[in-house]
Amino acid sequence: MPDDTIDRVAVLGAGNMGHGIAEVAAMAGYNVVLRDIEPEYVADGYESIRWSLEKLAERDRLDEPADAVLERIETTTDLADAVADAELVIEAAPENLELKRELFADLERFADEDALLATNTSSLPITDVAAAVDSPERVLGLHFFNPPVKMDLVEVIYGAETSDEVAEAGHDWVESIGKTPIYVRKDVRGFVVNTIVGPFVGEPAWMVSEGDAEIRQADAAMVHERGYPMGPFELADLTGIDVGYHVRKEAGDDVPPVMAEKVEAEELGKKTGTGFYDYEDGAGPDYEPDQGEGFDTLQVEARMINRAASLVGEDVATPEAIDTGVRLGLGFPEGICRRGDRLGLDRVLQKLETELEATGDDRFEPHPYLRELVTERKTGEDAGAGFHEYGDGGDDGLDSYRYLNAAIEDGVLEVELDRPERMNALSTALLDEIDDLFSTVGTDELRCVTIEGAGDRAFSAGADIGGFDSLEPTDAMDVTPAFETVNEFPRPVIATVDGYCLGAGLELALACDLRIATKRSSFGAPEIGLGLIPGGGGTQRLLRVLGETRAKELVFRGNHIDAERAEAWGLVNRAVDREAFDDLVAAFVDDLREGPPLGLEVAKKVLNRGEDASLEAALTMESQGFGLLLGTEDVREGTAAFAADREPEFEGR
Ligand SMILES: C/C=C/C(=O)SCCNC(=O)CCNC(=O)[C@H](O)C(C)(C)COP(=O)(O)OP(=O)(O)OC[C@H]1O[C@@H](n2cnc3c(N)ncnc32)[C@H](O)[C@@H]1OP(=O)(O)O
Repeated sequence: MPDDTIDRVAVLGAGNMGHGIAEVAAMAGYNVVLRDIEPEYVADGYESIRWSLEKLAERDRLDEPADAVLERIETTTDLADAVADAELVIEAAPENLELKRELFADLERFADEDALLATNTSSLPITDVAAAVDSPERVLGLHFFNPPVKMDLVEVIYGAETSDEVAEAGHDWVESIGKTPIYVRKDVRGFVVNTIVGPFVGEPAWMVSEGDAEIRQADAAMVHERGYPMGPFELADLTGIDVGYHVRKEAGDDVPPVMAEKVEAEELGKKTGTGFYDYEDGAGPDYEPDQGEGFDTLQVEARMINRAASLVGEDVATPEAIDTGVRLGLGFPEGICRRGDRLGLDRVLQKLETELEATGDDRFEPHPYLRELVTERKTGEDAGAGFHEYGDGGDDGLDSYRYLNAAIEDGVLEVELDRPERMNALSTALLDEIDDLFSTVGTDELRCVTIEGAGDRAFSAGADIGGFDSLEPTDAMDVTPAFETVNEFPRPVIATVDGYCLGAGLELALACDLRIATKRSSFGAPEIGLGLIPGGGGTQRLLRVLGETRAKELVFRGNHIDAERAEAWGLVNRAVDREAFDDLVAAFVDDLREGPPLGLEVAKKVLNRGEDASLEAALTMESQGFGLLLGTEDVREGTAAFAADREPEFEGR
């Protein structure tokens, strides 16, 4: 939904970032003008947008035809034309301070005096760019990640003079295009995400340079033991070893010799065919899961956690913003502040102090905020507080989950699976949290539950395939309790599905009582493609919901079906357009919220259990339930309301 103060967005620079930003803005409904200095640059950018939109349309990820989005994008080489009517200007020119400053000085002459002026720089100080204009308070950083169409994160960065009003307007606009903004409240080098990724690559590089580790050992340990999506050397090869080298040089930091040697030899990573791995004759990163043994992962994580402490301690970002940033921007398996809290901040501090004493290198100097947390005994999850609060803090402990957002609003427990960077894939940790939430949440004030997926792509794309490596067959043979806990929860549970609902995600939706979907959603049990079968109740619930013929089609073929077929088959209660989705969910929720809690509880139990009982036993269960309810105040209220021709007010007694 367009932000109502912004209609037209000018994007300056039609390269990878510029055309990507133009594309996501147009997809969100904004009128966009894409400007570059040469007609062929603009034409290339526009063609790249067309190509990308067509790909999205093929994958059913556009709400409208690609041409309709393209119609909202104009192109020009004229700066004055580009910015004249824009309420938001986003500069995405090459990373050259002088160039950007000239551009800002020029565009200030042509742009409306109320227009927001943003730079998409990933490495230059916003303050230095803003100094080129007369009103630096309206300049902010909007740092998109590459490629913008795929990456959900945008850092919203304050320059020294940026006003709160401008930063908030930028933040709202980012939300309006369906991305996740995080505030970076001070103009620090690297902002949030690059501040944390520095030691992720740098520390293993020092360890290898000093003979304390091997390249494959570091990558294997960080990926297979600690769950990072890529090893540090693999990441350096992908981004270009020279990039990290120059960032360190510009910051006045020493460069680990192993990196400097690669730059001198012009072996810069994937782009040159050789880096830490061989991409020409070899197959690229070729480390094996068991090669990580003995690598000191704590040394690397302690340094990242120390960086996080500096960001929080110096009021650059909150722990929540940092954690969102590294999860969405780097694909970290959990926030780095959460990870610190789980490791124990006292342990982290001790590791830094030990290394500082042994090496005298100030890269291990603990930040005063880390010391402060430990002194205040806020050492993490076990202590009840660290970067984050745990336990009974606020909202009945509902805010203590890492991968779930849960809140009770007006009698409704609203649950969001929160791993959008992994399509809300159900990791063991997320399933444990679901189980914990549904086993412990108080039901007195609760009338129903909704479960949705975070982001705009998936309810859940299944079990976390990344975790299969470390799963023991014997563990997997135990039925995961989360699905049963949801299925037996004494209040009605609705799965609200917008996007992929696959594998274990489908199994979770099947464990819910009702399923409402948008038409763009798709459903499937793709486990067979991995050589597996559904393992969270899928075979049996599909059999019961769809019957043998359709269940076998889904499980044997592993294909996706669209929401309309899912509705026709009875897999979902309703499939509607996205515009009608929220209202339909609200109508279901209203009915359940106003309904008699005890009646609904008994109905759920009888329907769930009756299915597997003999008809005789099921009918007995039903009449016992009926009899039980007859004695309740809710039934008295229901009949009295009927007689008085008014709406009943059920109390659950
Ligand atoms: C007992 C139960 C067993 C199971 O449930 S087994 C798992 C069953 N599920 C699946 O097999 C689905 C796997 N996912 C997919 O096939 C595709 O994804 C989609 C069709 C859902 C979407 O495809 P596209 O639009 O091309 O997106 P993308 O780049 O593949 O996914 C975006 C990011 O999400 C991660 N991801 C998606 N599904 C899973 C998953 N199930 N487990 C772990 N990660 C997942 C990807 O890897 C990637 O991440 P990055 O951006 O870092 O490359």
